[in-house]
Amino acid sequence: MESFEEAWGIICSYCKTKITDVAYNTWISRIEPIELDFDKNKAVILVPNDFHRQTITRCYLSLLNEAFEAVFGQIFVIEMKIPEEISVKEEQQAAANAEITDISYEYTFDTFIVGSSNKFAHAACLAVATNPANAYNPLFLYGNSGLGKTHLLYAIGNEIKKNSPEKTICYIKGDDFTNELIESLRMARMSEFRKKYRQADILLVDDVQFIGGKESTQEEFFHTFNALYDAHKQIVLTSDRPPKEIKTLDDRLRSRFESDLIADVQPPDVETRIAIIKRKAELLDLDLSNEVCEYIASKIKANIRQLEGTVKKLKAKNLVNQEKITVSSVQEVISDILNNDTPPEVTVERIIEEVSRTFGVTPEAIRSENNRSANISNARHIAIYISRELTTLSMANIGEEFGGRHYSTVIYTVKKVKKMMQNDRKIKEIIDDTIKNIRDR
Ligand SMILES: Nc1ncnc2c1ncn2[C@@H]1O[C@H](COP(=O)(O)OP(=O)(O)OP(=O)(O)O)[C@@H](O)[C@H]1O
Repeated sequence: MESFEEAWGIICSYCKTKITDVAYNTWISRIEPIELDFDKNKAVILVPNDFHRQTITRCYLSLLNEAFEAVFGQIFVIEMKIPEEISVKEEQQAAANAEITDISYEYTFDTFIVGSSNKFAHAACLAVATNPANAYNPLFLYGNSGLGKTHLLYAIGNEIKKNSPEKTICYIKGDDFTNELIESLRMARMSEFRKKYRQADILLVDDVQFIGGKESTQEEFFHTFNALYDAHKQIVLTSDRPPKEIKTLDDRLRSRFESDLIADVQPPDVETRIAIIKRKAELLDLDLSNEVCEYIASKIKANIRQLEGTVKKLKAKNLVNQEKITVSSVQEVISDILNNDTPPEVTVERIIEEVSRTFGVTPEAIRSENNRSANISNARHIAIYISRELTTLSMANIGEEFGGRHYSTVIYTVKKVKKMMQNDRKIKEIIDDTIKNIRDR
């Protein structure tokens, strides 16, 4: 087992086999792993609040103890923390999450299986890791969810860290960059923010599509990018689509992202899928027959995260019942994985959150009854339109969400936005991009 996060997936799967789905979803699935100390036999986990902690202590602690013992073969003292108890130091550390940490150490080139679908991206990443700022700069990786972009990004970071420990490596997700920027502006801490990113030797940005549409974020990112690039520092970016398809991206950023190598990762072919399943099983010390591996590979084709999830679930099942894994026992696990992967329903809250980011206005203003300044009304109209597109709410329900507006106003607004989209290509692109961001998270 390589990390607490990875093991946590198995602990959860183990618990899931022992309690009802409702109990699991309410109490166990909301726990996050924080720290595992083998020397002190101590595990620290994060629970959402004190009531949750009391319930776990009363009803589920013995189950967690049992799961830890099954997974690690030893007993741990489980300490539960709630968000308020995470020390300022830990919080600051999390906020300064730019510096790559051990959490991701399993994402290396050694653990990455290369096949025809990813060999170009893999070779480009290896070249960058071996020769930072001299091979491809920037390197832009794109591909669908769960195909290994983050793995490759971390692999670059880990490889450079191994060869040149003195180098400062910054890893950040596109939306965290935005959040941190907003917080720094609010707290008047912009010079610290700038210093943190501009002192990096290697900047790794995951899901960079999320900075699109946000003016001040793009402005800041543009300067960070230039400062690092001019200082001959390596920049690697990942996204779910190529730069030309991130419609809300400023042209000047797009042209920078496109200025050197763009590499894509595609879904793996069947040989690569089988190799990945075997490797993941080996890492978990799980014996899988060729027949089982081939069966899994024939059912899960488009997402490596799902392949990995299947192997982890099989491991958990195997820990519980100790039986040989057969094709028929795999069927149930696979249908669980595929069913669980249907995306959660989009909420109006989520829509407003994304629209407010794109248009730089607050969610409260979008929901408000009275605020009619042009920018805010525009954002509100678009949020109403997207709510009609992405949710099953009636026009009247949507009206209620937006300051108690009458359903006829909602009908009128939806029509108006549709017309705007027909007449203005840029607006259409911004709205399509915002919808994509909402769906993808
Ligand atoms: N070629 C590979 N070899 C081994 N493991 C892989 C490979 N590709 C992906 N994985 C594993 O699949 C999981 C999902 O990969 P990763 O998180 O890198 O996907 P992603 O493309 O960044 O997805 P998202 O866009 O949703 O963040 C990870 O646990 C990763 O280790």
